Amino acid sequence: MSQGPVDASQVPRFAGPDTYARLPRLDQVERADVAIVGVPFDSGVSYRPGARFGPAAVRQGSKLIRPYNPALDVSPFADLQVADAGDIACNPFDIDRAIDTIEQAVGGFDAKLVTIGGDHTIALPLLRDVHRKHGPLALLHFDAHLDTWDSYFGAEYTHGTPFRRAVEEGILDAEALSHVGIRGPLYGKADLAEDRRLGFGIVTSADVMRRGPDEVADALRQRIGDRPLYISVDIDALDPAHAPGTGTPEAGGLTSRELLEILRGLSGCNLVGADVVEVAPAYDHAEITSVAAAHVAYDLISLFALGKRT
Ligand SMILES: N=C(N)NCCCC(=O)O
Ligand SMILES: [Zn+2]
Ligand SMILES: [Zn+2]
Repeated sequence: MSQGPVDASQVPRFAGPDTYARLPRLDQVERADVAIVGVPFDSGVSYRPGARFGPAAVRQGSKLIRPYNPALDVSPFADLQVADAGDIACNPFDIDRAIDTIEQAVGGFDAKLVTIGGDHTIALPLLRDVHRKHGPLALLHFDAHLDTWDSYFGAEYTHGTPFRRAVEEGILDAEALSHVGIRGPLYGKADLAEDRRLGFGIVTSADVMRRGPDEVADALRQRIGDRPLYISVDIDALDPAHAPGTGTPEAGGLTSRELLEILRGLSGCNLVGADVVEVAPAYDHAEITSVAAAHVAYDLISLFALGKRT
């Protein structure tokens, strides 16, 4: 019998091949320290859809990446075996099932993961998995948005609610939770009070401008200490000038230089997992957003190379 094409009712059409930074596929190496995994899921969005095409765009945007990172004096792909694990095929019509699928799929890796989204809904199953392996987590969350809202249209699992659910599930260490890049209109003042009650500290986009990335990174490191750290980067933390290709853009954001410099200031932290989400290439121009996201992922991989080896 001949082997035909992949069944589109089992594996979504937008889950595809091609690798991050032209690295080997996971099945081409014996073992990996760090795996890049795509999650082409965007059924949790409140505004523009399209982040399901994020993983493919970020891989495309990563093709120019070179092996030596001078900003951190590290060659991450030489110091660590990094490989591309492909995409997790999850159900675009059923958010609960997609969340289960993601949690199960990432549970099967013994490498540390840099996950490429996908909308921010996916952070919840990713955090659940890392929590199972490392216990309560420090969270560093780069975003224009709090993503600690309670529900949208009665739905609990959306891209605006993952960190509220994570706190409720006891996944996060309430002493070490930070948002960076926050700005823009809210539903009400209570959004901030509730976010504070959950334990989050906020570094606004304007704070980064006023204090500068080095001072911000120092303050974040103090808050994080040596706790196991998860970094979640919503690309809309960047200004729409630096990341137009995203679903819920807000004016007045970080520059890509500020974001990368803050990340670089975190070297030595006990990073245990990371994601880069909300790249929606249909709204992008000249790969501005996907190149920025690919570089964020590169500095995250570099932080793994410079952090504790386990
Ligand atoms: N982009 C993320 N993750 N969240 C945005 C939620 C904004 C809102 O619709 O209220
Ligand atoms: Zn956001
Ligand atoms: Zn977000």
